[in-house]
Amino acid sequence: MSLSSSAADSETNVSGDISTVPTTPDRSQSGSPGLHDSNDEVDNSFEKASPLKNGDAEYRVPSRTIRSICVVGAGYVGGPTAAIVAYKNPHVRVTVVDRDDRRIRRWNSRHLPIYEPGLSEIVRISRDGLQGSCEKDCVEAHDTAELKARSPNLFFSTDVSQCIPNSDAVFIAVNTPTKMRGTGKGSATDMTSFEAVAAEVIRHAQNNTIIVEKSTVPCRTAQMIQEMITIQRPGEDFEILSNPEFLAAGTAVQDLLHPDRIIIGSAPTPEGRAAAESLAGVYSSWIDRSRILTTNVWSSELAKLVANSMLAQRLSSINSISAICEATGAEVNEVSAAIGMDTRLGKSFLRAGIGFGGSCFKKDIASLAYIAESLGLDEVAHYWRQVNVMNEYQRDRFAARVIRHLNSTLVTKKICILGYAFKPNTSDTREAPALEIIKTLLDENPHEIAIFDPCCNRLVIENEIRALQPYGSPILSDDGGCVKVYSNVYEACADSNAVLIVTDFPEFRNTPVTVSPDSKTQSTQRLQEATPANTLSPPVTASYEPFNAEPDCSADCPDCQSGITYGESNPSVGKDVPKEQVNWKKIAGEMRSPKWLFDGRCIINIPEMTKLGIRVESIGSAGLAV
Ligand SMILES: NC(=O)c1ccc[n+]([C@@H]2O[C@H](COP(=O)([O-])OP(=O)(O)OC[C@H]3O[C@@H](n4cnc5c(N)ncnc54)[C@H](O)[C@@H]3O)[C@@H](O)[C@H]2O)c1
Ligand SMILES: O=c1ccn([C@@H]2O[C@H](COP(=O)(O)OP(=O)(O)O[C@H]3O[C@H](CO)[C@@H](O)[C@H](O)[C@H]3O)[C@@H](O)[C@H]2O)c(=O)[nH]1
Repeated sequence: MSLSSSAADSETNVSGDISTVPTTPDRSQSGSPGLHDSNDEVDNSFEKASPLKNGDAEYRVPSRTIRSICVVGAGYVGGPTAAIVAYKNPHVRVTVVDRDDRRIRRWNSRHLPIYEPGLSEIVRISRDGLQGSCEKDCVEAHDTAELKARSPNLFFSTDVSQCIPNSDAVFIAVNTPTKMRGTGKGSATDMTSFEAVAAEVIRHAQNNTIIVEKSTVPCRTAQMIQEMITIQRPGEDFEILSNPEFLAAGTAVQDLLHPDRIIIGSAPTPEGRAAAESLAGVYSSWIDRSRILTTNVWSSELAKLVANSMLAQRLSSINSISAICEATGAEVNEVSAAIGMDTRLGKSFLRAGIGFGGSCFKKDIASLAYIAESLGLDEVAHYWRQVNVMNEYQRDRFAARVIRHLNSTLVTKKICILGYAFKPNTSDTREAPALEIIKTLLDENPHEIAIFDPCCNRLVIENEIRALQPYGSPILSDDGGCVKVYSNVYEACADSNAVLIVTDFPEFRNTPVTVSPDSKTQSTQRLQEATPANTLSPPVTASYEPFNAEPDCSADCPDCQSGITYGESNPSVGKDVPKEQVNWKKIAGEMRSPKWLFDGRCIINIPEMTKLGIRVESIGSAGLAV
């Protein structure tokens, strides 16, 4: 592989923005690293470095204290990660850079480009600083240290080349979607953005800068970076660390504040270990050292792909069982509860549904399978690909069930979709199953498809619907089409023949959602423990205003345009407890008969709903024979 030419190519390939919405952009051609043909000339200098031998005390290299960090990529990972690192390390200067000027403007404004419960408060503290001490007035004891007067230490900028040379460590947190063209299309990781940023880091960084892979990348990406360094900066020393991120959408702040573990992979050399120790120093300001795991760099890169693949595998497993339940009369929720009590299996990730969405699972499984295939391990690749196959089967099975129960014609019918985001409490709609279900329903030429989501910005949903290519125009009702996005759940459901629950917002349940001390989920406990959202709420509304002034939004801010901030319309956001659950009696009264409810997330109590005259078909339950 010619490293110099691949780096140059990547520079010319990044003109279009493939980052923000699609995870499988159709322009992507740059492939996975490290999986060379056996005849390729490979620079193995990353591995040739002499490993530290037991007892070689003189080989020890002292770790450096990191005082400035540049995070490249102001997305769902880069933004929140930088915000927490800055919040917990007031003396470290953290700058997030991105080529997307609009995104950076939003990070510098009141309405951030992504919604995550608790994030805006954290950003305010780190980005805007606190005036004077608010120790007595506004904080609970455990957060006092962070909330003393502090200067801003979190910055957002588009000046990538200026930020890199002024940083001790550069985190690369750009998107790594699936390649959609060329070799490995539909499976290999598209490294276009990652490679371009790596080249830029190598061009501008000072010698000894620590380069951190934050993006999810194929195993052996560090070697690709090392080869670029060997060619572009021969004789200089850069350490490359793998430090994958495990946050999930909707709980990013809590996941970052209380991670199960931090993995730092490094070269097995004194310098590599010292760099890992430097990075561990940043995390150890709020994470117990026992949770910071250091590994070799390949293990760390691979562990991220494996974690996601195994989580998704569990979902496809329980979803496959839901199909058996529907045919036999077993109840999938009961099966999940029964097997989840086996401590070897555990309770998590056993909720059956219409299948997983989100920007990560599908692409990371595809990447793992591609790696296996490239290594000649076809059976291994086939095994993992089945996880995605089962996921699509589950979603399509649900859509087919809806159509079948509606007499296989939607021409005069109104279908209401409740929930559009791929999971609750997030504005992230990437790879949302809702969109695929809508496409399938559109094929049936329905009278209307109504959409309501308590968290997503209406304009964002409308833009995605409008962009549906195969269906031409018009699609949206504003353009003369049949899809309408509502801001009110009752208007969305009125006159509908069928309501589909696609996202498991607690508001959509028909049984009371309460949180007793005994039934708290771990995440709920965490939320109530320590979020700045909780600790800071009173002072923000009180007469004493501890924050520095908050920057205004720019004229094109979609939240200002729609008049709704992510989460504002959903009072439950960040607390796991809905303040206002949907009134199903009211909805039942306004639906057309026969009234159908298709529960794609197994959150409806069927007997209760039946009392309202609604026929329920739920994933993993037998339902009515048709
Ligand atoms: N979203 C998640 O929940 C999550 C969780 C863990 C890991 N990850 C991984 O983290 C990585 C980032 O994911 P994300 O969801 O934050 O992506 P994203 O699309 O939200 O953000 C990526 C950002 O990188 C910027 N970017 C791309 N090329 C650039 C360049 N050449 N110069 C400067 N900026 C550039 C884009 O403009 C964009 O703002 C991916 O590898 C993903 O797999 C994501
Ligand atoms: O029991 C369950 C749990 C989840 N889901 C669905 O699975 C998808 C993914 O959910 P989740 O994993 O909670 O959210 P993500 O933001 O996709 O987070 C995953 O992907 C991230 C990106 O790599 C990782 O960092 C996280 O650790 C990993 O959980 C969503 O559609 C959920 O509705 C279910 O259907 N049933």
